[in-house]
Amino acid sequence: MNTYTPPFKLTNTMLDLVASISEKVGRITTGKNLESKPHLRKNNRVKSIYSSLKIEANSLTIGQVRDVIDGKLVLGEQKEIQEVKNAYEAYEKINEIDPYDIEELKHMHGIMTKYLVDESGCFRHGEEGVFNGEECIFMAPPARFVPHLMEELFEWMEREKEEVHPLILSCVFHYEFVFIHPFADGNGRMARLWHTCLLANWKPFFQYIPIESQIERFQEEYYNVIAQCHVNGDSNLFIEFMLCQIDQILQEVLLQSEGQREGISEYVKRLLDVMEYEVPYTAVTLMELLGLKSKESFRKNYLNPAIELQLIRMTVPDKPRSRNQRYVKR
Ligand SMILES: Nc1ncnc2c1ncn2[C@@H]1O[C@H](COP(=O)(O)OP(=O)(O)OP(=O)(O)O)[C@@H](O)[C@H]1O
Repeated sequence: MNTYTPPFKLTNTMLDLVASISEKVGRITTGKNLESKPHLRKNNRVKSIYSSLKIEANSLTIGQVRDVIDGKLVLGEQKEIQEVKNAYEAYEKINEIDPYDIEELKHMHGIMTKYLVDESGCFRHGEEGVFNGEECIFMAPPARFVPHLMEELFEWMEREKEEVHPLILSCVFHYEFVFIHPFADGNGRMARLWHTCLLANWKPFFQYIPIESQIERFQEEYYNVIAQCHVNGDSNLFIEFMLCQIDQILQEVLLQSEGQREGISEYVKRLLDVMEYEVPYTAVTLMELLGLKSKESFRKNYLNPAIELQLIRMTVPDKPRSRNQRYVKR
């Protein structure tokens, strides 16, 4: 019988973080914070895709990523546009995926790297490393070991999924996966997608939590922690790092969906409802969206209070009345 267990040990830091995350999970689940907010769900999905691709040097802006997803024409490198289309198709399938099935992992890799990678949808046949410019910072295990290593990892998950908390199990998977580096390309994107799939299998709302954005903010640390775990021979540091990021992004989502709404006027709520996150709007567009005629009342009741509460930012903050002024929901 196969009894491979990836090396890791529960620490007090991990347990504290699991408790803190669980408390936030409870608030999000009972408050139905995401269910009733399609804008927020869509925006978070765009953020996940944008960040996961940005980590791998895709240069499209968040606005361009949103446009590709919305089927609009975007001027950009064909490969980068295809990466967005592929990632969107993959993320849209999260709630259909069985994350404990190794064949589904390969299938999703086929979607994530469609038209972009020769060995799409199958494990690599060549050797792989992680490079920082010209310098090889990590050499993955030989290709001939990959199928067996991946089978062991999936068998461990299957065996332990009732015993090891999904928050811990998904972090261990993420680290072991990047260590094995099973694909010729797309390993980072797949590791982050699968982490989300494992969490969404536990609590479906995780498919709309942009953990990838949090990783992107701390990308250097993410890389450093992976490298340090190779030295340590266990994934403890990575588990602590990822739990910390998940805890922080849940806090942000809670603020977006409930905190901000407390103590703000109906005018400001209406304004926020017509705006998408991170999209720049002119005052005229916003007045049209709200069906308003009076610029004065728009500024007094809607715009200025929202800016004061830091719910909206100006693109030209030094010149509030600039002709080029745009307003962006944070
Ligand atoms: N020292 C490391 N050892 C193993 N994996 C690492 C290390 N540092 C980072 N990684 C992981 O590998 C990913 C990058 O791997 P690589 O450069 O091979 O890209 P890839 O296989 O083309 O996949 P993608 O482009 O989606 O990242 C990172 O996003 C991270 O998840």
